[in-house]
This record gives sequence, C-alpha cells and structure tokens, in this order.
Amino acid sequence: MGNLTHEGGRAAPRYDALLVVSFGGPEKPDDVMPFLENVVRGRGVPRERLLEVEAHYQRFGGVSPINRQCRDLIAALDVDVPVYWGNRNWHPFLEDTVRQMAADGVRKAAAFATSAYSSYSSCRQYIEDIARARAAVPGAPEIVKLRHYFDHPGFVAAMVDHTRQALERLPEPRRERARLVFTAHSIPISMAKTSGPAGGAYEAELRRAAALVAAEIPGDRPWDLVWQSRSGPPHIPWLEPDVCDHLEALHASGTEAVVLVPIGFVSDHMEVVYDLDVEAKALAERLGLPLSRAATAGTHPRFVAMVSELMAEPEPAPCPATCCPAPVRHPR
Ligand SMILES: CC1=C(CCC(=O)O)c2cc3nc(cc4[nH]c(cc5[nH]c(cc1n2)c(C)c5CCC(=O)O)c(CCC(=O)O)c4C)C(CCC(=O)O)=C3C
Ligand SMILES: [Fe+2]
Repeated sequence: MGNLTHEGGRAAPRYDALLVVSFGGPEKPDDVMPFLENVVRGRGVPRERLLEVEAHYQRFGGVSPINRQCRDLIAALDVDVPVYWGNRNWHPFLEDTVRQMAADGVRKAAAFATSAYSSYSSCRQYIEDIARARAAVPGAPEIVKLRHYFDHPGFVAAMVDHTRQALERLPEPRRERARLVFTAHSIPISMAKTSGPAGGAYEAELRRAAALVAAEIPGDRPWDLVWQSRSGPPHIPWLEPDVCDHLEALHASGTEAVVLVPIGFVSDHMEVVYDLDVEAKALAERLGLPLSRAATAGTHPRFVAMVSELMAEPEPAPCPATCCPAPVRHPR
C-alpha cells in the first residue's frame, strides 16, 4: 500500500524495496565472541564486561533473540515491495544485503531501523553503517532512512496494549497501586548530551514516548524513566539511575508493585531478556516486590502497520550532519 498513498498533498516517494536495518546477534555459541568483538571494536569496553555479557548469551545457548524477532517482523510486514534485512554486527551483514539489492536491480529503498530514537548508537551509527555498505558496493541503491518513530501512534499503541497486559498479570489488590517504570538502554552522558539537532534528544524522546504511553494506562499512576544495560569503561559516566538501583529505592520508599516497560527497545532482545527478565526479576523476588514486565512492540499489528505508514510519508529530510556525532574513540 505504502507507495500508492499520498499525504499532505505530496506524493509519497516511490521506494522499490524496504531494508530492515538491525543490530545483529549471535545464532550459536561460537558466534558469541566474534559478534561481541564486532560490537565493541574501538569502544574501550573492558574485557571483564565483555566476558560477563558473553555469559549472558551463553546462558541462552549462544543465541540472541534479536534475529528471530527480525525474521518475525519481516514475515508480518504488509508492504508491496521486496523486503531485505541487513545488520551492523552479525550476519546477514548490511554490506552483503546491499550487494544483493544492487544485483536485484533495486534503485531506491526505504530503510527501517529497529531503533526508534535519536543518539549516536541508535541513529547516526545506522546511517554510517548504511553509507559504508553503499560505498563498498558498486551500483548500490539509494537508501532513505525512515524517520524516528518513538511518538508514532503505532509504536505507542503497541506499548500501551503490552503495558495494560503486564498490569493485568499483577496480583489484584496491588495492581491498582502499581507504578510504571520505563526503561531504556543507558548511554554515555556525553552521547546523550549531543543527541539530536539541539542535544538531549535521546532522553527527551524517551520521556515523550513514556508520557504518551502512561497517559493511556488507567489509574493516573506515577511513572519513571530509568536506565539499563550500562556498558563502557567504569570512569565514563552513563545515564543513571540503573533500573535495579531504582527498584531497590522504590521498594524502600513503599512502592507496592511495578510494571517494567522497556520503552527504549522495539523487540525483546538479549538486554531485555537478561537485564530485565533475569536480573531485575531476581531482585524483585528477593525484595518481595511484585513485578511484571511489558512486552516490547515486536510484531504487534499496530507496530507492523506503522512500517507501511512510514513508507507512505513524504521522504524524510536527512539528519543534519551535526546531530548525534560519533563519540571519541577509545583505541585498544
Ligand atoms: C542506545 C543503544 C541501543 C538501543 C538502540 C538499538 O536498538 O540499536 C542498543 C541496542 C542493542 N545493544 C545490543 C548489544 C550490545 N550493546 C553493547 C554495547 C553498547 N550499547 C550501546 C547503546 C545501545 N545499544 C552502547 C553505547 C554500548 C557501548 C559500546 C558502543 O559504544 O557501541 C554490547 C557490548 C557489550 C556490553 O553490553 O557491554 C552489546 C553486546 C543489542 C543486541 C542484543 C541482542 O543480541 O539481542 C541491541 C539491540
Ligand atoms: Fe547496546
């Protein structure tokens, strides 16, 4: 449908393919370390942290849930053009996918990134990945990255549904008083400050998305935005508080139940299933704090429909060159 609709009187761009751009993840135990090396190359992530994260993946058989989720999303999409899939850090690598697109004669593709927000890691780096892949492929198609969708009604509706469902899983007497705790991937404070055209966009967009979801949840309840999955060298400050510290503080000050809403992610990938479903859950059990985790957007029908809706919008202006700059590299 996407290519035929019009919006605001302007014809939608004619894309002849859709490229789903994602992070990538290991699919077997032997993939885990080479995948992690790809992720952290030049980023100064301590070896210790890497081995810890390796253990998270090996605990799940060396398989990241993210690839399955990309495949499920692609299978669910209702678009009238061929759909391709390429990743930053693992097979299928973007460059190989772009080569295939060129061979298939694709001229102009829309790119849908599995990340809804501004920041170097969640936006600019995908733009760079696409540019690098195109530069390596003679005759590569034009690739237009679709806009950020953190406040799109399709994304919001999916998160609202999933938050309501999580709320319903809490025991009855405490459900009414449950607090909403939204989580997103922590990033270095320096990266957060330079995100978006005017700075601070990562956190501002997350707050906006959280507010839109919270407004649709019955009970006019308090909510917070906190952070998870901190990485990097310990001396570099990242966004805080961490979700687990926050749960302890909430418990200490009398909060009776919590719904965790991973608003910063679009699918239940490793950081969600480990840092929330293993770590935060174990903490909540220890504290005796009823906790229920909302599903991510995943293949919710409104989220899936959003992708075609984004393709039907007028072509987005490219991000200004100054927004979401790359962090200073830590050579190692
Ligand atoms: C903002 C953001 C998103 C959300 C936007 C988006 O979705 O793109 C995201 C997503 C993801 N992050 C992922 C995995 C990892 N992220 C790492 C490390 C890092 N993430 C960062 C930021 C983000 N990351 C940053 C600033 C680092 C430090 C190193 C660097 O500056 O790049 C590391 C290294 C080990 C460690 O955690 O220390 C891993 C393994 C996976 C795949 C999970 C799976 O396999 O299911 C996904 C979807
Ligand atoms: Fe990450």
